[in-house]
Amino acid sequence: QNHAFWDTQPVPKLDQVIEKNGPIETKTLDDVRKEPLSLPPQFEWSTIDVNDHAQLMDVYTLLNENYVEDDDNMFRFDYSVAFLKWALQPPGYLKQWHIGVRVKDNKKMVGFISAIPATVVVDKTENIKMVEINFLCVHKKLREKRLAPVLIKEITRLVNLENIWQAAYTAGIVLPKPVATCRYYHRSLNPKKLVEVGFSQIPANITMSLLIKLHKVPEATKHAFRPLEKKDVPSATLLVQKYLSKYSLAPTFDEHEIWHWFAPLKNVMDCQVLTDAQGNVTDLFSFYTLPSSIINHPKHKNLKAAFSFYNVATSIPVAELMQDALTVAKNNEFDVFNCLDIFENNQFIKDLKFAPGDGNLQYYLYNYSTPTKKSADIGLVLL
Ligand SMILES: COc1cccc(CC(=N)NC(=O)c2cccnc2OC2CCNCC2)c1
Repeated sequence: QNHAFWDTQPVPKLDQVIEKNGPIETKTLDDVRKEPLSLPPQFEWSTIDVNDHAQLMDVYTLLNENYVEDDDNMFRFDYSVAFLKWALQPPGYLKQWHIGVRVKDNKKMVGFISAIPATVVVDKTENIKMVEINFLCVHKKLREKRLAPVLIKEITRLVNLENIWQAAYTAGIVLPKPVATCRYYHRSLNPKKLVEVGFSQIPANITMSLLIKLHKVPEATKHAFRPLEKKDVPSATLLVQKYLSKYSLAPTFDEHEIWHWFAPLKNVMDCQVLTDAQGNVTDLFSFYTLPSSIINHPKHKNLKAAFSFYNVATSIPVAELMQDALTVAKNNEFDVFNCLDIFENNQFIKDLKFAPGDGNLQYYLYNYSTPTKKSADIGLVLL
């Protein structure tokens, strides 16, 4: 198809075969525009201060009403206010990378895009200081007005001004050019509700009571998991770093980043660990809370979904690690547990009764060529 915007960007063409790794274009700070991109006259740029509750609420509401829906438009992501603050303020964040677009007359927020700093390793060799782009959203009433390309160009300009030239992002659609195409899977924890809201169907010739029985999870974890604590950070950092270094696309986390991303935070982040006799973390599971609004359902308003984050098993099998994660999620009233076929997740997806979702999540790098990866080579999770 014609990718009018993407064909002007430093990304590989869809039909390009890539042999080696490297930036697609190299520019210096002198090449970067000093003034903001132009918007249509009725709109204005508005840097969002996420410490200002009113501005954070504007972002929450824009996304709650206009962000990503499933393929059948039955569900829409409903990132919470606490989640957005957590996701947008990791160590080293810059507030000028939280970009809003408002209507000049009434200040209504109609667009948003964000970048956060990250160090990502490609093919276990290149450590790249880059950004993760997320929460690109244009109000439903302003689609097809070419606003998204302006938001992307403006965030690129503000990232380049900090001498950063690469980015990572995901999308449910195919753009030039996926680094990896990942499948998503769901493990039903509350099958009755998932059937009632149309997320799942009852398979032919089985009853609801049998479906519930089939999806029962143990009431208690098999292993002595406990929430991550600050004292665990040094050993957890070593464990996660060692694990991620095996993957062809993966972040590095220093201790500050480990504490930000993995510290338990109610309704945002769950992370539990096993430790050895010396108190070192040997196993860790983590998942984030991302509910979805159920669009126009008479009885249920929200789907409480857990999304697998980073998981490391060294003293127990990964299937036992994730079985205990499912138990913790079920005990915290989650309706469903989602994961991608990245990491070694294919080792537990079938055994733990995950079902395939109806779409793909495409991973992308901006201004960086690298040969296409298998999803099992991916060790990066975006929120
Ligand atoms: C059930 O409610 C939904 C509401 C909106 C979209 C989807 C389908 C979907 N697009 N799912 C994912 O993108 C997905 C499925 C499994 C794991 N992570 C995922 O996306 C994450 C990572 C990328 N940013 C969104 C959250 C489902």
